[in-house]
Amino acid sequence: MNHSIVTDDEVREFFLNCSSETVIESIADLHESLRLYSENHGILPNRIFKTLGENDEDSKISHIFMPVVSRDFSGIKILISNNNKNFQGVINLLEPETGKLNGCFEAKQITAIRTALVSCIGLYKQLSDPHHGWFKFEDGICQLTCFGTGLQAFWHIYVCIKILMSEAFKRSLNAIKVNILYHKNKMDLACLKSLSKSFGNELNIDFNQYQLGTGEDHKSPKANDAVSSSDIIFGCLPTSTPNLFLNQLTNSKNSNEPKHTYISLIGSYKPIMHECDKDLVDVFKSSDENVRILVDSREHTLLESGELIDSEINPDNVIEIGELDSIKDIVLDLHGKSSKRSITLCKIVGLAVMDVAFAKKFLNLKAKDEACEE
Ligand SMILES: NC(=O)C1=CN([C@@H]2O[C@H](COP(=O)(O)OP(=O)(O)OC[C@H]3O[C@@H](n4cnc5c(N)ncnc54)[C@H](OP(=O)(O)O)[C@@H]3O)[C@@H](O)[C@H]2O)C=CC1
Repeated sequence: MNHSIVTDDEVREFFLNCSSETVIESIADLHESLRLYSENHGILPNRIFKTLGENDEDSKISHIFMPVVSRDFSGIKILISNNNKNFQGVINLLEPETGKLNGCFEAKQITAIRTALVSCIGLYKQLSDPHHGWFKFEDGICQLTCFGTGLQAFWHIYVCIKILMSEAFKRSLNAIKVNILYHKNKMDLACLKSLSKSFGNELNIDFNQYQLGTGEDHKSPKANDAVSSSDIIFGCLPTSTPNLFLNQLTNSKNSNEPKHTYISLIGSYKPIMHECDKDLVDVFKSSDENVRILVDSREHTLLESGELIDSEINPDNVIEIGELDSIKDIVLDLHGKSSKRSITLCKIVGLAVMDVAFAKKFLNLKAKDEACEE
């Protein structure tokens, strides 16, 4: 048997059974890899795109090669997509000085889990900031809203619950209310419900699913209320028209108390795609205090994210996760907009450095786990 090949099932199984501490350790590790990237963008050489051929069918099939070269980790992610759907591929992790293969990973689960972890770097920093209680959980209830029901949505909800249930935070909460906003199909909640059962009576985790509106403004009353009352919002939809609107956050109907909302959008990845409206991005651009949008890569988000492109966001309006130092740089006060809310907006388009670094981390965690079992 070849132990260098790591399947999606192995990765999924490991993270479904890991502790909150492992999740937090992985978040710290990914933050470190993004610091290395921000210090030296050169560790990500240019990607190569090539279609399978010239004829109609083959021209829809793209091969994408994404290399990473650094002293800390080297490798390549290779994805093949058909008509921009069904992205599938592998991540090869190599010893940087010798080229020895450390591991060859199926890419689907690694990609989904690393995105959820990176999405939560800013969130974790805000939750654990000792000087400012950024979040004001009304009645001890954390309202978490996720747009989407796919693999990304699942791991975002899972990782966030794991963070909130860690020793550091669970005492400040009475309950977590998870609102899942679905397009056509509801999420299968079996796995998330069994996770919540594993916490016993420690904390009540309540799941609700509301369908997204289909009208012109994409709002349904229940989905709208869920968004307005959210402390944390994840966007995991591949949509061209937005589903999240600034006025859902400035309207004070659902929140009489001051509130902070952390938003991370990861679903859209092309200039024509949008998860939030232009107003939500524009408030950052017009901020007097130079509050910035948190991104994984300045270069890539400004080329790929429809929301940032439409608002003509410039490099000074964003800060890379790898550059993040003071939380204040990413907290925008909406008080002037007849609202008692502050918001943080994070936009992630995904970088191969996350995949390769996380693949390396997975092998370390797995080896530690196996050593403990012996
Ligand atoms: N930023 C990053 O690093 C990464 C981003 N992604 C992106 O995240 C997004 C979600 O990925 P993943 O969860 O794996 O995908 P899935 O295919 O598993 O899920 C897609 C989700 O989007 C919904 N959806 C699809 N089309 C529409 C539409 N037109 N309007 C509203 N909702 C829609 C689906 O709902 P339904 O089934 O009801 O139609 C489903 O909930 C994708 O865009 C993907 O490219 C993925 C990996 C990394």
